[in-house]
Amino acid sequence: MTIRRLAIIGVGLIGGSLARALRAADAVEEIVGCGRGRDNLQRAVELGVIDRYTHDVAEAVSGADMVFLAVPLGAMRETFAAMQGHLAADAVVTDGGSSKYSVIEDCRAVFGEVLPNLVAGHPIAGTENSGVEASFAELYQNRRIILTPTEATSPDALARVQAMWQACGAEVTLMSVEHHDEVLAATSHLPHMLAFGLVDTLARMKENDEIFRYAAGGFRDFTRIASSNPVMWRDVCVANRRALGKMMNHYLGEMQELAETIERGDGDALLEIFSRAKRARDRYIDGVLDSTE
Ligand SMILES: NC(=O)c1ccc[n+]([C@@H]2O[C@H](COP(=O)([O-])OP(=O)(O)OC[C@H]3O[C@@H](n4cnc5c(N)ncnc54)[C@H](O)[C@@H]3O)[C@@H](O)[C@H]2O)c1
Ligand SMILES: O=C(O)C(=O)CC1(C(=O)O)C=CC(O)C=C1
Repeated sequence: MTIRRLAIIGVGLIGGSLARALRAADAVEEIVGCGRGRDNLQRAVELGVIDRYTHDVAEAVSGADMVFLAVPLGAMRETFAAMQGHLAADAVVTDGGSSKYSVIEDCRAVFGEVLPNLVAGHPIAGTENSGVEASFAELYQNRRIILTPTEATSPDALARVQAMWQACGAEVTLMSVEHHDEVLAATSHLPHMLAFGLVDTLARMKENDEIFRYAAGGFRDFTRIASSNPVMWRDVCVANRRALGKMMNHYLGEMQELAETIERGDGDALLEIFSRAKRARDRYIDGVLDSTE
């Protein structure tokens, strides 16, 4: 699989890492970057991540056979609008947005239909860091990529996007848009809300200086993701508000029960909950280790 010209709109952690991975696999001939800030794009050229850049989406996509949208979810619609009328006949458009229903709807709102050559996708890989400096070629190695084709998606477009991710060393899984948004609300979006919420709560407490002074490894591990990009996460929450709101309410109910169990001092019930959780996490970690061997 070789991509002739890849246009990356948004050359940050996700877009930059795709560029680096495809280059390392020798699976792309030319990469054109597109974004708003000059410094980040200039740095992307210096690092060899992209060959050239433009601030104009229409110019970036013209002549490209693969277009990757790696902007925050709130910028997807304007990006679709800017590329309208400028896509090559053989161009496939795909994205890395963390929620999928909004991307499909943004496409429909701009083009009046879900394009057959649109393959919405989501790499289940990332870090709390942003920008091209944070990108690295191995990000997608042995990681899962979820693609959410619709009834309109062309099999050829799907096969090309699948081959692109496989060239990066990733494992591709297909899922419906709705299922994706529900599952990711539970496994990714909810944990980010817990981390942001916890740090914000503690930071706003009067004694916060002292609290942070005595925070140790548990706090650090649990809150790493609260250093993630606020714009990206604002957009994820707005885009996936239905599934995330439902998940958060479910979790709040469980937390309320846990608080009551603690207040009752019911040690047997606590032991049961914690043992069940430990078994589940240990099984999950064993599975992760197996799949990366
Ligand atoms: N960070 C993660 O862990 C992660 C993981 C999987 C998917 N994603 C998704 O990938 C996408 C990109 O996230 P990221 O972590 O690479 O962010 P990032 O901030 O590292 O990169 C985004 C880039 O898009 C540019 N940009 C913003 N608005 C733009 C616009 N209107 N037009 C053109 N460029 C614009 C920014 O300048 C930046 O260079 C998001 O949709 C996010 O939901 C992120
Ligand atoms: O590891 C991290 O820092 C991440 O936040 C990555 C992570 C996640 O696992 O929740 C974040 C958002 C995504 O869309 C996919 C992956």
